[in-house]
Amino acid sequence: MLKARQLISYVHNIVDMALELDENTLDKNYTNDDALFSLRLTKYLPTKNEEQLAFGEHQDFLGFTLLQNDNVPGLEVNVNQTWFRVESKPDTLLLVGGEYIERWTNNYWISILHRVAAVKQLRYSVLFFTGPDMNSFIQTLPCKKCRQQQSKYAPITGHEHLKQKSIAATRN
Ligand SMILES: O=C(O)CCC(=O)C(=O)O
Ligand SMILES: [Fe+2]
Repeated sequence: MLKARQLISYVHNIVDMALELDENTLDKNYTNDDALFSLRLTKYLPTKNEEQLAFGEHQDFLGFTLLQNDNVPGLEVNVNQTWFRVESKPDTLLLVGGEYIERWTNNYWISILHRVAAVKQLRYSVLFFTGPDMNSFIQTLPCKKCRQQQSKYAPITGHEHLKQKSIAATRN
């Protein structure tokens, strides 16, 4: 868990560089005890038929997720309304941006829609979900690329965002 947390800090440093932000801009949102880190091991049983999804389409809703798939394929990503299979490679970590990445970058980077398609055999994945201090405001970062357009999102705390998501989920 500690190693995964260190790795995600490293990712945040790379993000700062990629977005030409001051050092430690992103990671300082994760230093508080209210930051969210959760490690999950998922076991997928073989699905009954080809049409049945092992895990429905969704966007991750926090910051970055580190994802390790075993050798059994299944993960698919949606690009321009088409589903593409992600090759599963051993000893490889995938980085998935959650909804906060869209909010922070004002959609300069997107949170990809993904799902797990039918699986013919047992499949395992390890996921490390991360989110900032849930009391802090998620708002457009001061990066040039993110500020090219007017902010599409009003500042919102992590808690409020989660609350709105669960209200929306119960309405669906
Ligand atoms: O197990 C996988 O490969 C992906 C699962 C996933 O996207 C999730 O749990 O959010
Ligand atoms: Fe996911």
